Amino acid sequence: MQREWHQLSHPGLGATALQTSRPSTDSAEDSALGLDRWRELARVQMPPWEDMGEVAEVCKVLDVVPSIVAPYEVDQLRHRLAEVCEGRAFLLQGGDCAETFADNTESHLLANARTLLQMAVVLTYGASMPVVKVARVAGQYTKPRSSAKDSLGLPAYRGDLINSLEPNEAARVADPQRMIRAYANSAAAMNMLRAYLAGGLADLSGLHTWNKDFVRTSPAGERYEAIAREIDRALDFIRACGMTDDEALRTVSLYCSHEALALEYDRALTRVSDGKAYGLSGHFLWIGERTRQLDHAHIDFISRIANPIGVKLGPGTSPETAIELCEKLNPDNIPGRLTLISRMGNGKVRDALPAIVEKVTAAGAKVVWQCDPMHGNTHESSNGYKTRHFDRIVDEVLGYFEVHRGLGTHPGGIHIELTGEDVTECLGGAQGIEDLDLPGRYETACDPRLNTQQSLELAFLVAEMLRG
Ligand SMILES: O=C[C@H](O)[C@H](O)COP(=O)(O)O
Ligand SMILES: C=C(OP(=O)(O)O)C(=O)O
Repeated sequence: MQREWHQLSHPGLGATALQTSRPSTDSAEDSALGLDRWRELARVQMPPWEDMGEVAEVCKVLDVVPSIVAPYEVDQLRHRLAEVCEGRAFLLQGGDCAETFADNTESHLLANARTLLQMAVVLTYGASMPVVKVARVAGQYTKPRSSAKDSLGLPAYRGDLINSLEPNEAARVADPQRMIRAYANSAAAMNMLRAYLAGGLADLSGLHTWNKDFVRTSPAGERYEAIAREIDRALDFIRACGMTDDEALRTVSLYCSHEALALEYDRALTRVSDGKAYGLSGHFLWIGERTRQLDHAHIDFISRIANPIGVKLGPGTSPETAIELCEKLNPDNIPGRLTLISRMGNGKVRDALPAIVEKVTAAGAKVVWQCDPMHGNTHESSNGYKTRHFDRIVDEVLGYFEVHRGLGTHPGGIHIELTGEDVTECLGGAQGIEDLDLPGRYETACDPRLNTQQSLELAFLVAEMLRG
């Protein structure tokens, strides 16, 4: 039976009210909003904290610190995602698989941001469509794992917010104090990104400077340079016509996102503003494939915050489950609130996705459809590296476009793991990375990321698909 959805109108971006009231942490209000209900529910992938008293002490600190993001920004992103939901924009989300404290450096953050912005330029220019840019940054410090032990028999690394990658027993103990370090690193990352973006990091007249030397002479780099030259000419033209809106050309909004896995952290950074709960550890929070059980803690927590949220859907997701997730996570059917992120694997996307899209569409549920072509396409190389092949990644995106085009729905975005460094973690691409090249620069703390050239190549292909 088709559920009746309550349609809420949403104001355009221009009408977004700037919330200036101070977000509060009031326990009566929190309890009315059910913000701690998750604590009574079953929960998988829980950090193996040994001392819950220490966790509580750390959370008391996080309860009152300044938040990483502000409620009005969260609302603004939701309105932007409403545009994606309605087919008028595209969502580009990407960044490290796992951020680390050691790599939370100015150069790494800028390299990742530039790569994402380069991809956005290629997509915006190639498909003539606004691109909403969301980085996996300033909080992507937790990882769900398939196994509690790693290949050495040590407790699995679960992200820098929980334990350390160092391969010894002591380093792998879950340490609640790491939540404070994750908070501090996230705040520093956002502070730096905001400052650079406000200072013209994304200024369209500096497009050539975004191309790193190791990319400039690659096929993708050369294609990018050609687009940059065309944009230069277009800018000269609009300036000559006196139509320049300098602010619009100089600045972009880059939002931050992470998987809401360590609920203690995300809960502690939740604040109430104008009667609504906001998860202010990031603009966009998502629930992973392993933690999206309907009656469990993660889904309950995320259902209660007003942020735009996402949920990953693997190939075993039934259309009924997708509907139940829509009902639970977006009962008011607000466009932009919920992103369904399919991560099926290239061999399954064409079979598994259509029934889900059909059922969700028939129910009238407003969602953003996004494709994560990374997580269903992981394999072990002949020399023992966890890797992904560029061709399979492209093929999953292609399959996702085919499914949506066939059903008349909007292929609204992609979600990828990337880095602005010249790493050798994923196979293929124009560089033709092979198994034996992987050890050259295999630096990820968890899953393999596309390097800058591969990311740009993907952006060109996706722009063609979007145009198509
Ligand atoms: O990034 C996602 C997961 O954390 C990751 O794929 C799990 O990896 P594992 O199977 O090596 O635990
Ligand atoms: C763990 C992740 O994905 P998934 O839940 O799809 O495996 C991730 O995106 O980091």
